[in-house]
Amino acid sequence: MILESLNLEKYMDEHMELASYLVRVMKYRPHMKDESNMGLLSHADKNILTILQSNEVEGLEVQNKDGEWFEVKFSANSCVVMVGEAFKAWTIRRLHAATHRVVMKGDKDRFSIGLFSVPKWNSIIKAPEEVVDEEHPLFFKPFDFGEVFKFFTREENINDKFALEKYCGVSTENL
Ligand SMILES: O=C(O)CCC(=O)C(=O)O
Ligand SMILES: [Fe+2]
Repeated sequence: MILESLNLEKYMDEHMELASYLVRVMKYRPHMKDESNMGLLSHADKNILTILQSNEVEGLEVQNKDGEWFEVKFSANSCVVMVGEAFKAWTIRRLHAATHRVVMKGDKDRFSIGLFSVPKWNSIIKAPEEVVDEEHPLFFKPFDFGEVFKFFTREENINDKFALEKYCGVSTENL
């Protein structure tokens, strides 16, 4: 659906070939007195796409471009879809990898399940020529996802919002 909306459906097979999948179930317990209520620190996913669902306990928050946080309302018959940094790079930032976090507020456990599509370890992420135009000039040099992942997990980069830009950004303008 996303590729269709970008007129890039011809890359579907390439995309399927590139992606591997990971399912993760997460449990967040209520925070104790004198303990931070941060269930998951703010981050943007590094993968292609993440599809999330949770039990009735809210907690996921997404940050907008002005830095404000919004609570995400899950409903039983819908999922939340997050764009990851690899997809952001592949679309030259036509898609935004939103910063998000989990904040625990009540006294109930929160459970969530995520399906993560992740580029295979040594796959090369390179924006297709169709996404390059005047408004979206080449912003990231092609990169090896495995190498970038190692770079992301270095201590000095782990909390750096612009780690990908630092690793393979053509320019640091308009971050
Ligand atoms: O539990 C959630 O709702 C979010 C999980 C998440 O952001 C992640 O695993 O990257
Ligand atoms: Fe996430």
